[in-house]
Amino acid sequence: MTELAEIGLIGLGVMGSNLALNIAEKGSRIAVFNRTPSRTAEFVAEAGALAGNIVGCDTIEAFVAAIRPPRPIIIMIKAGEAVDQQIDALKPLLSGGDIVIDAGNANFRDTIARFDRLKDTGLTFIGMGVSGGEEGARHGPSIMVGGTEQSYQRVEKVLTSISARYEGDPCCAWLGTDGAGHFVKTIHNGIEYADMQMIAEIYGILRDGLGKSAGEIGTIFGGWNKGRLNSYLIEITEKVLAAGDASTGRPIVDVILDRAGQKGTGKWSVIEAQQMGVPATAIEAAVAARSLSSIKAEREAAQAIFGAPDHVFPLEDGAALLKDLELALFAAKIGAYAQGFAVMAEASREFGWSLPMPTIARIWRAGCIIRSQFLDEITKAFTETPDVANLIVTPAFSAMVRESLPALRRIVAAAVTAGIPVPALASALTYFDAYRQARGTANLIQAQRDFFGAHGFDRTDGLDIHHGPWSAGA
Ligand SMILES: NC(=O)C1=CN([C@@H]2O[C@H](COP(=O)(O)OP(=O)(O)OC[C@H]3O[C@@H](n4cnc5c(N)ncnc54)[C@H](OP(=O)(O)O)[C@@H]3O)[C@@H](O)[C@H]2O)C=CC1
Ligand SMILES: O=C(CO)[C@H](O)[C@H](O)COP(=O)(O)O
Repeated sequence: MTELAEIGLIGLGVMGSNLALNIAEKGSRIAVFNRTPSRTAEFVAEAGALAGNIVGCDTIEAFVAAIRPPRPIIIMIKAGEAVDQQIDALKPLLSGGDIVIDAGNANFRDTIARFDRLKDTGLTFIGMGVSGGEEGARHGPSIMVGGTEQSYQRVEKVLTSISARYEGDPCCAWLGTDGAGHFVKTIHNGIEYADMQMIAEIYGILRDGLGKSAGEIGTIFGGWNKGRLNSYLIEITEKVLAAGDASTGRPIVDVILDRAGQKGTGKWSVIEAQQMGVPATAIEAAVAARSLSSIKAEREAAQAIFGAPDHVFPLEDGAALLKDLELALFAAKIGAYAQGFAVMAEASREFGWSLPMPTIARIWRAGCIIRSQFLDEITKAFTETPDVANLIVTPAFSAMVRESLPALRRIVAAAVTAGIPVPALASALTYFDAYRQARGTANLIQAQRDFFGAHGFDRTDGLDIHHGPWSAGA
């Protein structure tokens, strides 16, 4: 009789197949199942020496039977309805104590609903965010777990064994009940969108404002990767910009259509931020920029009507400008991360999760797509001041903002003058400006609201008078 597996995994796509290899490599015997059975056979055939630790199953029944109860089962398939269908197919085959782990990019509201649906079945459910793409899944992703703390304890050993490590510390943690893990993964991706958009905007300035080639821009990013911007996204940007296209001999970025895809997590971040009234302007700008990128035919038609701007960049090219661009990107990045963490802080209150901010920053330091040295600094800032209202007012980050904000202002101003769109950089700048403006302009909004709708306002002198001296329709 074949030895039973300790864990099972459903979905042998990009993420699932690599996670399965990672688990097998760490010494756990794993049963795998995929909707299309030919993929299972192909996967096992390509697993090399690890195949001895993998049990490929062609039916869901054989898959469940191949795992030792209580069975931990990771579902790593397309998010949405497919996950519910998969859970429904599994349910009659499972027994009390089995653990179903949805590791895809689920909307946390779906995760909460799945917890509700499974709560009286005797099954344990975990909603788990995984980040790191193909390479992370294979060699060590960042893992964000939501569910009961007891359920996490049951799978902690295997999850920490496959996760990335930052200076020996596993990038895997229990973050709270029900949808907490998937919510944190969603905001991770929202920040990822902002990070990528800001990098793309700086690329736009270098390409369109300063006329640099992809190769030259790649070298600049390579240099920045040795400094304060050191991160996975900057590292891959250098590599992407250096890569050539075999069929044309041109840089590959120059032959890729400027239409960005999106699968939902960025949009969900923004929806949830808006729902809770938390400003996440850089993330919003990044999501909107992807949507704008996708209406390429409309953009082409508009350019035919209005023409292209001259793109004459008003700042002189040279070392000083490159330093300013680096610093500007750094300042804007602080804004995006501050917004993402502020959204999580509010969600933590709203959903009763007690999200541990230092832990979240800690498990993002390695393995995930936004991994960077910078996240170690965020970890330290939140450890020193865990209840701070916003990352940018912590002592360490307020010093960084003071240093870098003037560069961001110069770069945004120059880009606007040259007609180069920088929505995420500009929104980060105006976020700083608005956030530190003790007296803003909402007094006028309040007056207008009271004028047309008798909505009332509070006065600066505290007097108990809440309406203005206007009569209806005056
Ligand atoms: N790619 C990435 O960088 C990351 C992806 N994720 C998330 O991980 C999950 C998997 O993504 P990824 O591996 O990239 O996706 P792939 O497209 O590579 O693979 C999709 C998998 O889902 C299965 N599947 C699709 N529809 C169904 C269905 N109705 N019922 C059962 N199985 C189904 C596919 O099976 P079949 O072979 O039969 O089509 C395949 O195994 C998604 O939620 C994604 O958002 C999370 C982090 C990073
Ligand atoms: O979760 C991920 C990275 O962290 C996935 O790669 C996700 O697909 C990225 O989002 P999008 O496809 O919307 O760009």
